[in-house]
Amino acid sequence: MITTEQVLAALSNVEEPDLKKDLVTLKMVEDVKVDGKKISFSVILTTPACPLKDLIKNACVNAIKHFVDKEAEVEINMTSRVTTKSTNTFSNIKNIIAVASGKGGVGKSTVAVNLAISLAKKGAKVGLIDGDIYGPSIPIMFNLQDAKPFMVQVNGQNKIQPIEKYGIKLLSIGFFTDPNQAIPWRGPMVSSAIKQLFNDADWGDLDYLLVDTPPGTGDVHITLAQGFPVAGVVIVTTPQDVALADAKKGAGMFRMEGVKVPILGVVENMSYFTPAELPDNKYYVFGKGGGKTLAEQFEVPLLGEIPLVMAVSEGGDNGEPVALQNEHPVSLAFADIAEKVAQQVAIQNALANKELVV
Ligand SMILES: Nc1ncnc2c1ncn2[C@@H]1O[C@H](COP(=O)(O)OP(=O)(O)OP(=O)(O)O)[C@@H](O)[C@H]1O
Repeated sequence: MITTEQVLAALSNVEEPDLKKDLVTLKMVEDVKVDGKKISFSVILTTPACPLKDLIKNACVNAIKHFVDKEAEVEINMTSRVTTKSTNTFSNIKNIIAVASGKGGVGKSTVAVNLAISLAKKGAKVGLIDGDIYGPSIPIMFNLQDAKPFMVQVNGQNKIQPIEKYGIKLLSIGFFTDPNQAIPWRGPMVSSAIKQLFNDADWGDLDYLLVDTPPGTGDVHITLAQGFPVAGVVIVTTPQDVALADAKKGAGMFRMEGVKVPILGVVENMSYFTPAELPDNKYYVFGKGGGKTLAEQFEVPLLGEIPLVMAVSEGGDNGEPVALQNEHPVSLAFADIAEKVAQQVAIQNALANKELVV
């Protein structure tokens, strides 16, 4: 007769490839049930966007067949519990992810929005803060130009209720300002506006809260890095030399003493141009390979390369970002980037919690 102990012993041979320990030691196996030759259990991954999901599932089946019974009928419920750092001071927001660039106009907001949608499509609970106080573009990208968040009472306190669209909870400075009026932002004002978006909003439980930051390095970045437990930053650049030079400065700031935010990786945007009528042609209008070089210099992953295509700008302009189109190649590229970001967050959390030693 097969026992649950045998099942667990078999699964202790399956390694989580990123965390380099076996699933049983990592407490990733739950609800083991045995009924004759029928074996069922749950595997609790570190994120619903785990790119290793199928690999781990197959390894579990193989381990059971090899170590327990080759005729066993194995049913695995692949589920997830998103990890956080043990030092995280928020009880409801597990991971804050900043999206930053050195230079303006490289597609940072485009990446932040499509990344948020891709993570939500994988089943994660996602929020998005438009912290680009000098040019909030998220209201347009979600077709929410006229949205005005309500106030709600939470435990006797007034809180701002984020607007929900495409499964994402959103707040933008743009919801509270007149788009026709430029605001002369001073340092302390910036800092308190950003803090309010985090602390005075009813975010509920979130796995990932993405923050679209202004270009460059300034008050928003410092407020975030020093005031909040940021899980990591995604650096967006184009392959152009000027963008790369600025991205390098921007990324360098996150490595500085007193800031120390992990860099999750680099997204190269506008990598090449592909005309709709010639889908197999690639024109490297801004140069080639710059994102990869930047990633190598910082010893972080290149998370992906997004081409310059009209569907991206059109999607942004008409409030239906390209990531909503399931089969579009750029949507698939964003889905892949989302998995890599979630994977890097899980690795950084494991490192911080000393569950992973490198
Ligand atoms: N891969 C792409 N293909 C086509 N158009 C793109 C692509 N990425 C971004 N764009 C377009 O380029 C413009 C700038 O993008 P976006 O607003 O995302 O940049 P940003 O870096 O956030 O800018 P800002 O300096 O305002 O913060 C937008 O009109 C957007 O639609």
